[in-house]
Amino acid sequence: MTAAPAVEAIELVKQFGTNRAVDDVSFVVPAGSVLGLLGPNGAGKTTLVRMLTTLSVPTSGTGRVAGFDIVRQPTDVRRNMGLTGQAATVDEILTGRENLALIGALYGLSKKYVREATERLLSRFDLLDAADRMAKTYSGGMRRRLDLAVSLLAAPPILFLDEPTTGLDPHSRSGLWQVLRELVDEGTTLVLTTQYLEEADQLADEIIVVDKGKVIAAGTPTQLKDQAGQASVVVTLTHADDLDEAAALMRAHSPEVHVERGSRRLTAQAGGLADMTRIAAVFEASGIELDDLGLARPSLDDVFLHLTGRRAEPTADPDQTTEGVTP
Ligand SMILES: Nc1ncnc2c1ncn2[C@@H]1O[C@H](COP(=O)(O)OP(=O)(O)OP(=O)(O)O)[C@@H](O)[C@H]1O
Repeated sequence: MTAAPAVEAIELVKQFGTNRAVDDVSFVVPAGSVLGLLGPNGAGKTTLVRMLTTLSVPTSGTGRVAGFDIVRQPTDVRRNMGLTGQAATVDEILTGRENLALIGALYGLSKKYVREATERLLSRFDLLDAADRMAKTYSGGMRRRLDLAVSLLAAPPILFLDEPTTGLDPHSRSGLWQVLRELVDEGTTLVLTTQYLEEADQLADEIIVVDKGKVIAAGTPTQLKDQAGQASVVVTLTHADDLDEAAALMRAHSPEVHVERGSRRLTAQAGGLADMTRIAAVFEASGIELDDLGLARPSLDDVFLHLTGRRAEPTADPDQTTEGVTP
């Protein structure tokens, strides 16, 4: 991507007493792209976002947002960005519509613009029906959506999202992902912190893995997964009787073939899609019936384990990493 940077972190450090919460972090986010900051609790993600959004002054280093220096030009930075934090900042005793009107007034936006934008945002976030109810009657997902609508009122070109879907049910989470994808399609730059590997995988063009204040890896989701180990071809047979013949066929293409008799599954190391296609052709010619054939890449959870020696989250679903094709 060649677009000018929307966000830059330049050797950012934040020290709390003896705790170096952010330790020399640098990165560049091209305009119109999505950066995922991935890391466990306490890794320093929120502190990084607080510095970049001018809520906290760096101990050393600096950054730029929309070309403005976060230390020397905080007002210009704020004009060009929106922030949705971990705790929803909506006013509980105001209705959804009133929350938007209040923020519009605080930003000094014209009444006409706020009226139009309010209807558009309430509709986009599926809040029109609840627009005239007090926010305290909203569910967690609705509050997050209202919070996001409020952050978007001034149409900032750059949006920081600190764990935007933490605590949401899977349905609300995927709804929010959809909205975020639409924003990116319209040109918004997103910097998103998350503990959810799938979220980073789904949304981010580039991921930075942070642990104990330091960047321990960076790359596209695919590059990170490639670092964690090789892909494998996974074949599930229709008939258990064919297992031995199928294993012999696969061994001609891959030295190490793992056989799971109970699930009629064979796994072989593979360099990538070309190996999978070759093995698919061999089975096609053999007449052995298959239930499934696919390429399994290491998951981001495997990446995390590989890098840090521990799992990022306890509930990662390994099935989500199989890119299957059913012959
Ligand atoms: N205001 C503060 N004063 C002292 N220490 C702080 C402060 N804010 C954060 N820390 C410490 O800095 C470290 C990084 O915290 P931070 O909240 O940035 O992590 P995080 O990756 O965002 O985690 P989480 O997902 O829990 O928000 C932690 O050790 C935390 O205790």
